[in-house]
Amino acid sequence: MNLRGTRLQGPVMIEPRIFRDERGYFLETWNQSRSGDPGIPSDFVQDNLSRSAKGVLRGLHYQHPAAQGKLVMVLQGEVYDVAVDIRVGSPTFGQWMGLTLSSADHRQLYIPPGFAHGFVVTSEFAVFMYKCTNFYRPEFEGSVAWDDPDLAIEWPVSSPILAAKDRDAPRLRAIPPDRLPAWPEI
Ligand SMILES: Cc1cn([C@H]2C[C@H](O)[C@@H](COP(=O)(O)OP(=O)(O)O[C@H]3O[C@@H](C)C(=O)[C@@H](O)[C@H]3O)O2)c(=O)[nH]c1=O
Repeated sequence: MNLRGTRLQGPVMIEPRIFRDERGYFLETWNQSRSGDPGIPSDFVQDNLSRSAKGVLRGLHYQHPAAQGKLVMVLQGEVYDVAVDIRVGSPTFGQWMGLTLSSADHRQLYIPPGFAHGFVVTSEFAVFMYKCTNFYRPEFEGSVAWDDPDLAIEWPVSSPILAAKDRDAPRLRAIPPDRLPAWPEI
């Protein structure tokens, strides 16, 4: 397994070791001893799974308070996955990083608490799975506009399929700072 930093401090890309043989392949999607690895916690409390059609964009989502760290992976298909630093006071506040995750390469991304997260499906459909370090708290949920011009995220899809809540999401600059996570307390 390889761990690689990304262009933002915090998110970590993980390349699991894949064992291939005549039957197919095997990999560990999570192992608690990884908590010894830099930047990866062990206290995951919830696993989520979603399936989405091509062109669906989910995000950009965050929770505050009760922020969630997320270990994300694709079980089938391919997505472009994005994390945005929304920690008020962070030197990289408002910056984003993105990478392709697919069932072909089995790469994973760990996104720490304090980042907004979203992905768009670039294959016919995608089955997406993620582990969370905090429970889902709908009352603390927030969305940032996927197409916020200040963020200028280079999505590979120009007219995605969105949920109503994501279509109506505010720009990051319109969200009062006290409704966002604070750096470095988070
Ligand atoms: C996220 C979540 C949703 N739900 C329910 C609420 C709702 O009725 C239904 C669908 O929820 P959503 O529309 O919020 O699902 P979705 O748009 O897939 O939300 C997810 O998007 C990605 C990008 C993330 O990073 C996640 O943290 C999460 O916010 O599932 C839960 O019961 N538990 C959960 O943890």
